[in-house]
Amino acid sequence: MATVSIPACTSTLLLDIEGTTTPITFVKDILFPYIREHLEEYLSTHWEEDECKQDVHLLKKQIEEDMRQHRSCPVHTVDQTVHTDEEKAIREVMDNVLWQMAADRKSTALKQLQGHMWRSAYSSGRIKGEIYQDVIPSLKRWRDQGLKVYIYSSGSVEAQKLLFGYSVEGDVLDLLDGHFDTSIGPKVDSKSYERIAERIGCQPEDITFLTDVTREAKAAEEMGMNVVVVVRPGNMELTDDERSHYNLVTSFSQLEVTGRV
Ligand SMILES: CSCCC(=O)C(=O)COP(=O)(O)O
Ligand SMILES: [Mg+2]
Repeated sequence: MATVSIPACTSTLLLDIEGTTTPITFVKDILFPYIREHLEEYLSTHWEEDECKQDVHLLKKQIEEDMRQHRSCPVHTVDQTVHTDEEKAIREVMDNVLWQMAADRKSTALKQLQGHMWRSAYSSGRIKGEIYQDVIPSLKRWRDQGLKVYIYSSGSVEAQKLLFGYSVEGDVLDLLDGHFDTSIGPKVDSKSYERIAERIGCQPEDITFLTDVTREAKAAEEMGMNVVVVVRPGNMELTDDERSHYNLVTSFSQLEVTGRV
């Protein structure tokens, strides 16, 4: 198994979740169906609560932004099955959430609501966060070598903490130094990586970013980060150019930190 060297100047590893620490199938076959199945019940039960009101407010702001940008949005015809204004408003929010999910949008508004909805699924033990077997031993090894480990995912910080706090390996949050989500900026925008380095208090060059998505790798690389593309079962196929341009690993155990014990 080929090893990939992480430069000696790396002080921090920044990890994507879906397709990197965690199988895409966990997100697509467990987390997302949970939202689809429980959305109506969740909105009806929590509609009057502050947290839910804030989530709906953020979704409405996203809809306004989408309309300003002329992005297509669900069109509402008169729905004969709903009777009250609240039912109608819930149906509109549902349509928008389901539409965003069908398009695999990564909007902060969608991700925030999803994070809140998964809370009870994780805390009741109905869902456990899946993590590839090589991840936890590698996190321990890197931390022993004095490296810091952060997460940067489109999933909200709250959703990230649930996944690692209620994981198949138990609560492993202690192995992480911090979390970033799209509130710092989209993962395909290189500015986001500059902001992350600033927040951590280092230079982008001191960070090695691991992701399965080459558009994210490109954005991080443009800002000066070292990047490694993670190839896991079910991840998007890479082109020949991408395969030759990026350092690739199929397991975190292939990463070797040079100049550290
Ligand atoms: C953090 S759990 C939810 C996963 C999710 O919703 C998602 O969009 C994952 O995206 P990533 O940036 O981790 O590939
Ligand atoms: Mg990913």
